[in-house]
Amino acid sequence: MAARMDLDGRPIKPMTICMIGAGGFIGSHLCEKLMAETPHKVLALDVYNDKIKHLLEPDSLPWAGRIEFHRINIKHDSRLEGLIKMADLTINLAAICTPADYNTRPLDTIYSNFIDALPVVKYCSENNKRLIHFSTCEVYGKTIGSFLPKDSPLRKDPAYYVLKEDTSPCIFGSIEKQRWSYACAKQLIERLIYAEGAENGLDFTIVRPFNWIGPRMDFIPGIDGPSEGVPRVLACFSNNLLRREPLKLVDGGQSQRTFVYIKDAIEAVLLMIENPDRANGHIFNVGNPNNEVTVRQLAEMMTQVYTKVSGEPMLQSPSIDVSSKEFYGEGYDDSDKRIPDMTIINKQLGWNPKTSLWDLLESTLTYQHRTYAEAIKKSMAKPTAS
Ligand SMILES: NC(=O)c1ccc[n+]([C@@H]2O[C@H](COP(=O)([O-])OP(=O)(O)OC[C@H]3O[C@@H](n4cnc5c(N)ncnc54)[C@H](O)[C@@H]3O)[C@@H](O)[C@H]2O)c1
Ligand SMILES: O=c1ccn([C@@H]2O[C@H](COP(=O)(O)OP(=O)(O)O[C@H]3OC[C@@H](O)[C@H](O)[C@H]3O)[C@@H](O)[C@H]2O)c(=O)[nH]1
Repeated sequence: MAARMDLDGRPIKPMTICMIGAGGFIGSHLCEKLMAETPHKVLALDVYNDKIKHLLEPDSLPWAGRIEFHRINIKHDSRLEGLIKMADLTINLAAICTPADYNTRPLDTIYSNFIDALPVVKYCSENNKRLIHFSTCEVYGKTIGSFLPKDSPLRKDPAYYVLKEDTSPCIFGSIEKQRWSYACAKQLIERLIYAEGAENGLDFTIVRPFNWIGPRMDFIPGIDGPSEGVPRVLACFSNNLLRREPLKLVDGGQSQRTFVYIKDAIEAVLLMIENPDRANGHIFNVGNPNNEVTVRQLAEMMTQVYTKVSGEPMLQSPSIDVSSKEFYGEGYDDSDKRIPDMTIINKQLGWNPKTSLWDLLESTLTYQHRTYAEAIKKSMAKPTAS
């Protein structure tokens, strides 16, 4: 492999990365990228490894010896500090991060996103190790514009909705809206990391992903996850399409999101990994401001794309409305709109997303169809117990 150069033309030295949560959606793509395109070594920590099995076996893989899986629950495992010490860089992805859990399992959510991340920050700080921590776009909460009267012309002014790392406030709902337990825990760990940087010199980078989507995201209920489980919207809608049932639009599907293709987003993370001088001390939005849709529009687009890739006809009524109380239970609330400002990541790392929403849905739904259609057919053909 030819020597890799950083953005300032200096050769990049091979490093050892302790990746916590490496068996998840983002972790699996990051491991894949690091194995295929870099000489870096990965200590992959997680409770599961199904999504990275193809990278771990067989021993004849070209990167064998550069990735090591450690089945560790960071809540209670004394091996954590030793693994962080062995690495040059720690990347923490571990979290409970599906909205269906925020209001129904708020304690687990807060523990996972704040308490369990504390030792990771502490070990990095005490051992002078660099940390890349995964936060979320949810720390912005709601936009300022959402509090304006419905007919206010200011709602169209980007100053009232574009989310900027260094100036936008974090606006959450009341405490009884337990949806915000996740965003609040993520905000507090961001503040703690920032303070470790300011007071103890911790070298850190904070990533705020804006709805990264693609293959291997979450699970399909009843196939590779619990039948009653509620994953994030891509997997919910994929599941509905695979089962030929209407897509459920929560509270009318009026919320807006920007979606970025996981492979574009991983390029940004690799730039952070390999350009510490440009990434340390920064918080980065990572998203695609050009891919904005309402959830209703997302449902329509996914239905069209799925019809194309599966060859199956569209349902007569492709979607139905459900209330958030019915879908998520008491205490749910929502972010109204999420447009990332890209100034900082552009200036520091020269990164821009490339893939359109249509194209990323086409490759993702092709994967979903190929991976799950047969299994769904089989499971639906099974007689149900009476
Ligand atoms: N995907 C997105 O669009 C998105 C958006 C915003 C923020 N994030 C953040 O990015 C990170 C990764 O997200 P993801 O989409 O890959 O989620 P994911 O659920 O697929 O991955 C998280 C992984 O962490 C592991 N994990 C959780 N608790 C653990 C523990 N105690 N010990 C060991 N491993 C543990 C899980 O088993 C899982 O494999 C999370 O911190 C999430 O909050 C993701
Ligand atoms: O079947 C569904 C699922 C979801 N939705 C809606 O679709 C929107 C997106 O829902 P997602 O489950 O993908 O999650 P959100 O975008 O709200 O939050 C996510 O944002 C960033 C990360 O930190 C987390 O991965 C998650 O909190 C929400 O408005 C939700 O109410 C539906 O209308 N129908």
